[in-house]
Amino acid sequence: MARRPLPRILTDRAPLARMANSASLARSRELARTAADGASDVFHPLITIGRGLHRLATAGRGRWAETPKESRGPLLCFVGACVLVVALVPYGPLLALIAAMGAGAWAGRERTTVESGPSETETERLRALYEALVPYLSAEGDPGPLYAHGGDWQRTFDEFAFDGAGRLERLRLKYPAYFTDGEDRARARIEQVLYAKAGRGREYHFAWDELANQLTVTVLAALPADIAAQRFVTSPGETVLGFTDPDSVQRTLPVAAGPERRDAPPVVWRTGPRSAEPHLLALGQPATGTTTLLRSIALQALQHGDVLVVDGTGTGEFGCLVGHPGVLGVESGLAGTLKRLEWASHETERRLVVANRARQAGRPAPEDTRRPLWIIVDRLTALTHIAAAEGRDDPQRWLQVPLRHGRAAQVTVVVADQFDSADLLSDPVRAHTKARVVLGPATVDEVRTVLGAPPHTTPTAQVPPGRGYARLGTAPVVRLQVPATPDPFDDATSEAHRQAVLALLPERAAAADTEADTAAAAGAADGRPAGGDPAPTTEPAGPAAEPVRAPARVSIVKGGESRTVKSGSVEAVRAER
Ligand SMILES: Nc1ncnc2c1ncn2[C@@H]1O[C@H](COP(=O)(O)OP(=O)(O)OP(=O)(O)O)[C@@H](O)[C@H]1O
Repeated sequence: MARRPLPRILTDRAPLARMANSASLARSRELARTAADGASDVFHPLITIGRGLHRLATAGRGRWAETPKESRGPLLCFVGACVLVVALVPYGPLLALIAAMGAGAWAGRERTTVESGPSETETERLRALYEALVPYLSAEGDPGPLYAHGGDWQRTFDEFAFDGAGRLERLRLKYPAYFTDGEDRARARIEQVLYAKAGRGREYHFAWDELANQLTVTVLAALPADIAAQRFVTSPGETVLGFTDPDSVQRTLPVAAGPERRDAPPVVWRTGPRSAEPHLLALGQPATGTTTLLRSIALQALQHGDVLVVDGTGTGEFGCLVGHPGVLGVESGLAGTLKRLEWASHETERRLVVANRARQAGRPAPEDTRRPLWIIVDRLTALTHIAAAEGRDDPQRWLQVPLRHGRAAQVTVVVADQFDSADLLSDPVRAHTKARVVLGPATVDEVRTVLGAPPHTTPTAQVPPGRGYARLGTAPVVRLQVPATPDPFDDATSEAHRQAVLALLPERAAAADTEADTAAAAGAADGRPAGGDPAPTTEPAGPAAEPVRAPARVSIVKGGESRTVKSGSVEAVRAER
């Protein structure tokens, strides 16, 4: 039998849709919603009281069920007596009703459930961390081990915090008193485990409290890299190497960071006769910012002193200094470097002799022996290699006197090199450079070797240029970000940075400027260095110390020699403390 079709009103959706969309239906819905809202506002207290009374009743039923049978009779008697008293006292029933309403309202109030304690995933992470530490923080024969497989992590982790993504941000843990927390290697093992389990790629700070047997691990934010070269507010004899964490130093400096001004914690290196670490060695991988650090130091040094630069790479990265007052030379050829460093060595001796004579005569040391002299050498080992190949003097030989006696003579030596060439650094360089900097990616062992102590943070594999660690003498190792001080003649330098660096250079005298330009042009034309004749900057000190004179006009000599450097090891500069 053929099916009969349904009535059209049931198959066609259009009439229903029309009804649904009709204005009157919408109005009545709106009306109903408003009425419901109004009713819920009006009845809300009653609903709360009702909910509360219901909860109280449920709780009372539960109590009654828990009450032993033999106690129920006395309890009923007691309740009956209470009801009788309430009924007999004036206004008793009314007061009882008010009390019941109040109790209902209190019990029925909406409570926001507060999440406390770690979530399941976080608990799992903490447990995994605890288990990973067991082999390192337990010992056989410990009758009450803090760390044991399947043990209670809550006994040892007494403070922890996670970020929004569920990653550990802070953890304080207890460790047994027998753990050798005074040994760097034992600490490093624990730090490595925590680093791996808490999430690689972030930098952690480890604070060991040996008295309380506690270790606090905190995730560190990256140091800001927005501070560029500028005139820092420091005293003569102070040089800002860079900026660090606020709790690593006790001082801040006002700085401009882009358009903003703020106070930043600096790493200040003190030089001069009272300095315990009068010379500096900076090491790093290629392109990690050691040249930039030297440029930053040179610009600060020029404020109060004279600067002699040796650029062993010969890439002209100190070209912006050429011809400016206070710049005694920017040298990159072997012959020129030997001459300039020999002069610096004799100048150090002369200053000592003159100052000594003045002291013996009861006079203050002459002004020219008190003006700071900076010898800034970048990759001198490249020239050492060439010198060895040519059978000539190692230029580092001439650093010996400034390094040994420079402190008393206001002569400061700053050396930068690469890890690969560290074994070519001479013994005096290694022995007398007590201020140390490591830039770029470096393992904990490399940092420990160069600085003489490991960092209290986990070095990360990816770091921006100019980021690293510094240690002044025996002070703690601190994180460091060198202010951006790029070569203003480099096309890749931004206009803001170029202007910032150029603004720090001492004003050139107009005549000297023209002269230097002419000399440079002449040098470029006939292919010879535009150094010119050296002119005296200091008084000779008699037969004991005949100074080699420093040039008034300076030049960059780009050596054409091949500069293959024997690969070496960072062990060569092990810090002896
Ligand atoms: N503190 C810094 N802030 C911003 N950029 C930096 C910083 N230090 C270095 N750079 C940039 O990193 C690059 C390499 O810097 P630099 O030449 O100083 O490194 P280097 O270690 O001397 O390398 P190399 O010896 O191989 O030339 C440059 O482009 C420089 O501008």
